[in-house]
Amino acid sequence: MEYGLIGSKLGHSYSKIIHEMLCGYRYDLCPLPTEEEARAFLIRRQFKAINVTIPYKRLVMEYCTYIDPRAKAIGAVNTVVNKNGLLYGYNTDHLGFAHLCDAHGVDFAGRTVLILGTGGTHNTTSAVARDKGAARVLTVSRTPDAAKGQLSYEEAVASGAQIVINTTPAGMYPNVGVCSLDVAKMPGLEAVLDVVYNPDKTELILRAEEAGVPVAVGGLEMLVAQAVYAAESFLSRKFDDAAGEIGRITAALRRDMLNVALIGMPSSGKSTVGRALAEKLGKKFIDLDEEIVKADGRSIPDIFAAEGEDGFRAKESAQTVRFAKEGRQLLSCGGGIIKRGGNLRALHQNGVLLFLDRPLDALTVGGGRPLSSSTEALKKMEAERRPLYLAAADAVIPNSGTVEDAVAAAMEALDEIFSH
Ligand SMILES: Nc1ncnc2c1ncn2[C@@H]1O[C@H](COP(=O)(O)OP(=O)(O)O)[C@@H](O)[C@H]1O
Ligand SMILES: O=C(O)C1=C[C@@H](OP(=O)(O)O)[C@@H](O)[C@H](O)C1
Ligand SMILES: [Mg+2]
Repeated sequence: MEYGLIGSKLGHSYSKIIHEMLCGYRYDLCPLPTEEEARAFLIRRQFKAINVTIPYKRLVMEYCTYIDPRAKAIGAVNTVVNKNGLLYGYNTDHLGFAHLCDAHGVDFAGRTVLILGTGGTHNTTSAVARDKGAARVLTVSRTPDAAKGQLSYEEAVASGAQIVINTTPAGMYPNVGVCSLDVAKMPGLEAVLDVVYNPDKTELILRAEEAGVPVAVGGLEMLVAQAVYAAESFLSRKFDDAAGEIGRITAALRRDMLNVALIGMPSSGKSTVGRALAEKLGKKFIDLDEEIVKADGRSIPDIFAAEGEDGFRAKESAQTVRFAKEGRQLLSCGGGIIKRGGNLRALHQNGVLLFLDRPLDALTVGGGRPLSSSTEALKKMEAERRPLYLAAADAVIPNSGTVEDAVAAAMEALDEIFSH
């Protein structure tokens, strides 16, 4: 191995994609489940340079001849460069986190900062907060140690903090929707940062957005930034525009990993355009109406007949929650998905929404759609729903020409959405 990553479990790591997009060298994921294997790997040192992740960021320090002072102070090394058989250790996680804060204009000066969690990333983020002038850095734990001044999640709410940093795995895929901090009760918040990047927006970030916190961002940019700074150490050279590289790769990664959901009136072409768009994007096509039918065993008209619209909506929500937390999918939604706010929240956590806008007179009456019973019904429905589609969508895609035209318009809109 020349370049790569070691850690105990690496199944979901994006590092290979990021490094190979960035530099073109080959980057291998090398899972080392046991400490003995990690030690043997470090003794053999048959690599040019590596990144290190959980649980070996401290262990590798024993094998380094030189450790960068910041890495030493934090007590963790995530980047190791082999120079003529001697290992040099650095910490680019703190550079990555500092980049995330700077890129979003987070001002730490004189602020009270809450760090959720006591694990490895706690020290990294608290070092950055202190460097940037935080007045107080408080630690929040589910099992607070009062002797160390740690706070419970209840106490944290009343701490008067302006900045919250989550370093715990709470809310991380597949256990999405989890969050112990009631940010809605913290009116002075200026920024909420989460080091978790899958899903794109954790429950904490969604809640912060809903509470109107001005800066609410997940950890993807931090992950990319630490990789870019690690690559600089790997190759002993600086990028001309590191921030530009970070922005470029973060955007490309989000385009690749996130879902695209199509919303719009019944028979506006969500399933038809969705299938073609999925192919173009290289995403897995999922038709939520089909999934409802598959899971239930009855047709949509039969579900409506037996359980009414409410019964159908409950099934629709269950399938939405199920698929929306996954990634790399094109989700073709049923027309009524916007009737429940929870559906939109689920879709936004890991994807973008496009409103497919087909002229009212081109919509189909009937066609196995119980609510599209007449032209009048469609007209009334459109008047009610149009504002909801517009409010939920990241972009509006006209579908008034051919299916290919709509696909091209959607590709253009996605280029724009993922350009920054
Ligand atoms: N741009 C278009 N040109 C011609 N027919 C279209 C176009 N978009 C959709 N359709 C047709 O409209 C009908 C409804 O489309 P569908 O994809 O099932 O809509 P939805 O999933 O939104 O309910 C289908 O017969 C489809 O072929
Ligand atoms: O608009 C609606 O309320 C509905 C739209 C349908 O999906 P399409 O939009 O794919 O037709 C289907 O979910 C159900 O008949 C209800
Ligand atoms: Mg459909």
